[in-house]
Amino acid sequence: MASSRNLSRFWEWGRKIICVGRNYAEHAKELKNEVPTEPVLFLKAPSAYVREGAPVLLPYYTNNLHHEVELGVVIGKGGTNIAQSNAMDHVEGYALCLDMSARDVQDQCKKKGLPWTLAKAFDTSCPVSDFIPKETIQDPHNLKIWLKVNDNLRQEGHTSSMIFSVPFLISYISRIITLEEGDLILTGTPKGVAAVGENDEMAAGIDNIITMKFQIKKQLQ
Ligand SMILES: O=C([O-])CC(=O)C(=O)O
Ligand SMILES: [Mg+2]
Repeated sequence: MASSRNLSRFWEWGRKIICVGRNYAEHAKELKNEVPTEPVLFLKAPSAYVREGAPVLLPYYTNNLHHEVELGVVIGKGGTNIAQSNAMDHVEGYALCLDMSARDVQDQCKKKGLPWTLAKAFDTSCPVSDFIPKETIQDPHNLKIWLKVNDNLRQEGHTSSMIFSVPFLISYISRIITLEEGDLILTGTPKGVAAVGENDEMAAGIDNIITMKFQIKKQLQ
C-alpha cells in the first residue's frame, strides 16, 4: 500500500495534519460548545510535530495551554471523494497524538470570529507516538485513550464515543481536501481537557498498545 518512503516515520513527510474538533459530545459540552451535526475541521502545520525526548513548548502568548489526547489516523493511500465503504483501505496505521491548545487564545479567536491558527498550530502543538501498524488495532472505535499529568489521571475516553467514525471522517474530509500519503487525521478529544504548566509531565496511552511521555518547557524568546 505505502510507497517506497517509509510511513512508519510519517511525521518526517511534512504532510497535512487535519484535526477534527468536538467529536466527543462530553468534550463539546465541557467547553460549552454545541454538539456538531457536521465535523468541525481545522489544520495544524507540519512543523507542529514533536517526538518523545523533545519538550512540548509553552507559547509565550498563552496563560492556559491545554492537553487534548486523541487517536491519530495515518493515511497510506491518498484520494479525493473517497467512499465510506472503502475508506479503511486508505489507512496505513495509527498514532497516539496530543492536540495542544492555547485555550485562552482560542477563546479570543472564537469571540472575534478569527481562525484558530495561533491557538492550535504552533510549533510542538502536535506530540505524536511511534507509528502503530493498522494490523495492531482491530477496531479504531474500540480503544481506551488516557492522559495523566504528573501521574494524575486527567482524561480517559473510549473511541466508541466518537460522533463521527473514522471511515465517515476520511470520506467527509476527502470531499474537501485531497488526502495524501503521510497525512494525519486527529479524531478529536474526549472530556477532561485542562491546563499544563512549565515542567509538568504528560503521559498518555492507548489501552495496552502504546504509551508516551512529554515534558512542558517555556518557549525561549
Ligand atoms: O478545541 C476544541 O475543543 C476542539 C478540538 O480540538 C477537539 O474537540 O478535539
Ligand atoms: Mg482536539
